[in-house]
Amino acid sequence: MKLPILRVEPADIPDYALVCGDPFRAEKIAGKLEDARELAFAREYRTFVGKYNGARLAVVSHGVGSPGAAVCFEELARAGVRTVIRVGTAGSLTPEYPAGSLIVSTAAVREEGLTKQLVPPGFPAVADSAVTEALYREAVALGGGPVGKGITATFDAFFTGVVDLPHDAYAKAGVLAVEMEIAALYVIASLRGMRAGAIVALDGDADTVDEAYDPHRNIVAEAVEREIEAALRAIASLAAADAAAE
Ligand SMILES: O=P(O)(O)O[C@H]1O[C@H](CO)[C@@H](O)[C@H]1O
Ligand SMILES: O=c1cc[nH]c(=O)[nH]1
Repeated sequence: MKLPILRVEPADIPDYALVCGDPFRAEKIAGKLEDARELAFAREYRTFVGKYNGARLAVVSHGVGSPGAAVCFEELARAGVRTVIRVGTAGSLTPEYPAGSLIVSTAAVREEGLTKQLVPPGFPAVADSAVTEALYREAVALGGGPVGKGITATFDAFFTGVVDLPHDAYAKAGVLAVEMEIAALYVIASLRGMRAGAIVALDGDADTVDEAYDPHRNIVAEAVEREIEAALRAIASLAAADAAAE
């Protein structure tokens, strides 16, 4: 039976998956695969399968925000995905990593509401170390711009209301970037026995989104190209290591 929300047959989903917010980014990633096939486009969830350097993988869009993305992550776990990488965009919290930089997320601050309904407050949202190392190694090897590795924060609010978002406090604590889904991915991966990691392309200063958000600049598009390449190479190297260990 098809997964109720992604609308794909679980048997068609490989063990490895790349996920991203934007359905058009999913199509762009699928364009780099051999034998790429679109399985479904239901709501914001667009699913492709194909091969990259010998590894079979799914590419799935999860939309904007943790609750909707969580549906995607849960259904991928149910379909048997065991390694999942988010390829996203994020706002920078530090001048050390300006727009165009890549950040590999080692852990995520749970500033969203979704995971509060899944696990107690002290439960950590952490990446898998093998996935993180593979992503960082491949991103550094590609070159073309700064690559950082560290903690990111996941928020629900993108544009601000009348309450200040606590970006300054997290920046002082060393958090590198903010986005909207990684904490959900890491918590659900821990609960469902998946290895998860994430790489994000920085699209500007997180504090300027209300006036100056423009994720369509060339410098961002180039960083997104680099992170896609790094994530595909990371999946291929993890799959090769898994096959060698069998
Ligand atoms: O580029 P994606 O993967 O969508 O990620 C970021 O961009 C969206 C906000 O514009 C949020 O989903 C945020 O997490
Ligand atoms: O959540 C996000 C995503 C991209 N850029 C931001 O500033 N915030």
